[in-house]
Amino acid sequence: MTKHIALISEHATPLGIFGGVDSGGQNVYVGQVAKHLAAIGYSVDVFTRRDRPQLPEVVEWHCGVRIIHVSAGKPEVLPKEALLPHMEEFTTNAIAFMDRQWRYDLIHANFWMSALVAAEIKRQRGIPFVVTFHALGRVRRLHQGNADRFPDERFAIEDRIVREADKIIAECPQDREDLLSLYQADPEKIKVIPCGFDRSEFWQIDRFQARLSLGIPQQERIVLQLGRLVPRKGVDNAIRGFARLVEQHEITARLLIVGGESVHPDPQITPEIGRLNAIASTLGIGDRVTFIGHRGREVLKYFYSAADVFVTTPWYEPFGITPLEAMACGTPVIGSNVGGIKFTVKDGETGYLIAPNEPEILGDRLAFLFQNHSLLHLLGKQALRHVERCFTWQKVTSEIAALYETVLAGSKLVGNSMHELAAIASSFDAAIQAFQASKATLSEGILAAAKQLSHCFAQGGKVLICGNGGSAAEAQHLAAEFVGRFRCPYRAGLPAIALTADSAILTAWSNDVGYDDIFARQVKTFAQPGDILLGISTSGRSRNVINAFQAARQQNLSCIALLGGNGGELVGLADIVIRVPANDPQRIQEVQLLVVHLLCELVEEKLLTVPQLSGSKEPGAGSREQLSVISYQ
Ligand SMILES: O=C(CO)[C@@H](O)[C@H](O)[C@H](O)[C@H](O)COP(=O)(O)O
Ligand SMILES: [Zn+2]
Repeated sequence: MTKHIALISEHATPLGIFGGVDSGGQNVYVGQVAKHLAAIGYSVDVFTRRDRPQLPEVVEWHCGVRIIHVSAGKPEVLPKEALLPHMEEFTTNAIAFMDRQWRYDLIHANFWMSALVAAEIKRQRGIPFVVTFHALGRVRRLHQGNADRFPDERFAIEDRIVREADKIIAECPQDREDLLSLYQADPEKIKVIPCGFDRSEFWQIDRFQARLSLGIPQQERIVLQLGRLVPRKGVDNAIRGFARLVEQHEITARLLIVGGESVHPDPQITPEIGRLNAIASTLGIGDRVTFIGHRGREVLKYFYSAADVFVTTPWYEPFGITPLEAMACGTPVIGSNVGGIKFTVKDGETGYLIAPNEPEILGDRLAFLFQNHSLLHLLGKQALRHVERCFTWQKVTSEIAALYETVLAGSKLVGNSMHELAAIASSFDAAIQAFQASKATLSEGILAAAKQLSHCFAQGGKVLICGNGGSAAEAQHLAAEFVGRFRCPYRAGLPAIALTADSAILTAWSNDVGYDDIFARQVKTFAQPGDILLGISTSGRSRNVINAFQAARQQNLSCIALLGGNGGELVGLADIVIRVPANDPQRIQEVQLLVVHLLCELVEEKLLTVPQLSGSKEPGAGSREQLSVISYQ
C-alpha cells in the first residue's frame, strides 16, 4: 500500500527561486527529497505557505509529488522571521486539507516553524513526525547575535520539538553535537543524514564548453562564490582572501559572485551586493570581482564547471549544499571549517578547510592551488568521486526512507496498542458502570431467586435452565455449579438440568420440528410439580425461551428470568425477574455471570446450614463433616 508522506516546509517551497534571501538549500532539500521519495514509491505532498494570491491550492509538481499551498496570513511574500504568528492558521488549514485527503502516514517537517505545525498535528491527529531543522535557533543566535531577528520563542519551541519529534535528522555531525549540547536531545532519536546533489542537475561539463557558454575567457583563473547573498555567508571573507591572491601573490584571477534577488546584480534589490562591492573597491580589486546576479539552477552547473576553485567562507553553515554541487561538477572547494562543510569537504583531498575569518589563509591556499595545476586537477577529480560515493540524493533519500520506516514500524505498534488499550479501558469502564447500576437494583431479585431455588431444592424439586449462545453456556455453568459444588467443599449435588446440553435432543427437535420449541419440549418432558424453570436471555426476546416459559406456566412451574435491557416479552412471563440495567449484551452477560455465582453462593448458604455426617470418599473426609441438603430455611 502506498504510504503518504506530508513534507511541511512553511517558507521554502520547491517552486521557490533559488538564490533569493529566503530561498536556498531548504528549497532544494525539500524538492529533492520529495522527488526521490516519489521515485521509490511514496506519495508525497509538500505543504508550504501560500505567498501569492494566484497560487492554486494544489499543484501537481512531479509524478507522485504535489505542492499544497496553505493559507496563513496574507498571500504575499513575508520574511521568515515574521511567519510565527501565522503558524496557528497554517496548522488549522493544513489539518483541514489533510482531513479531506487520505490518512498521512508520517510528517517530515523542515525548519522549526514547520515542526511546530507537525507537533500540533501529531497531538491532534496522532501522525508521527520526523524533523530536519536545517538551522538551529541557539546556534544562529550564537553566531548572529542581534542580527538574528527570529523571536525568542523559537528556543522553547525548538525544545518542545526536540522532545516530541519521533526522529531528528541531523545534517552533519556538528548538527548532532549542537542538538545534544544545546537542546539535550535524546541521542537515540538523532540520525545523521546529509543533503545530497542531483546527478541529473549537476555533472561535470567540459570546462572549455562551460566557459564558452558563459562567455568566460578560457585563460582566466576563475574563483567562484555562489549562493544566497546574506552577511552570514561571509562573502566578504572570500573577497578579502581573493584580494590577497591578487595583491600579495600577484596572481591574476577573477572572482565570480553568483546570487542575489535579481538577474541583474542590483544593490538596490540586494543590499549585500552594495556592501560587498564597496569592500572589493576598497581593497583595490573592484575590477577583478564580477557580480553575476541571480541565475536559475539549470545553469549553475556551467558556473561550477567553468570555475577553477569554488570558495565558500560562511561564519557558520548548518549544512551547505553548494560545496556538494561544486564537487559534483569536479571543482575543488575551499570552505570554512564549520558545520556541514567540514563534513563534506575532505581537507587536502577534495579541497581545503580553513578558519572562516582568516582570508589570508584563503588567499594563500588559492595561490598554492593556482601554482600547482596538477594538484588542483587531482583535488577536482577526487571531489567528484567523493560526492558520487556519499552524497547523491538517491542515497540520501533511501536513508531518509529507512528512517521513516523505523518510525512507521514503531508508531504502528504504539498506535495499535494505544488503540487497543483505549478499547480495553472503555470496556472496563462500561462493565464497572453496569456492575454499579446492577448493585443498586438487583439485590432484591437475586435474593428472591435464591430463596425460590433453595426452597425448590429443599422440597426435592429440580431446576431446568435454558438460554441461547452465551446464555446457553451460563445455563450449563449454573447447572454445573449446582450439580457439582460451589463454595461448600462437601455436599450432595443439587438437581439442575441445562436444557441446552443434550445435542441429540436439540438437533433432532430443531431438525424435525423446529427450533422454537427445543426447550418447551424438554420442559414438558422433565418438569414435575415444584420444579423451577430458569431462563437466561440478554434481550428477553428469544422465542425458544419464551415458549419454554409458557410451557412451564401451563405446568404451574415457578419461572425465574435472568434478563437485560428492557427484558422483552419474558418480563411478563416470569415470577421473578432479575434484569441487568444495561443494553450491551456483553455487559449484560458479564453481570449475569456474577448473578449466576451469587445464586449458587446464596443457595448453598441457605441450604447447607445443618451438618450431617455421612461416609465420604473425599480426601481427608474421615475427619470432616460432609454437608448435605437437609432443610430449607
Ligand atoms: O454470547 C453472546 C453475546 O455475547 C451470544 O452468543 C449471544 O448469547 C447469542 O447471540 C444469543 O443468541 C442471544 O440471545 P438472547 O440473549 O437475546 O436471548
Ligand atoms: Zn458472549
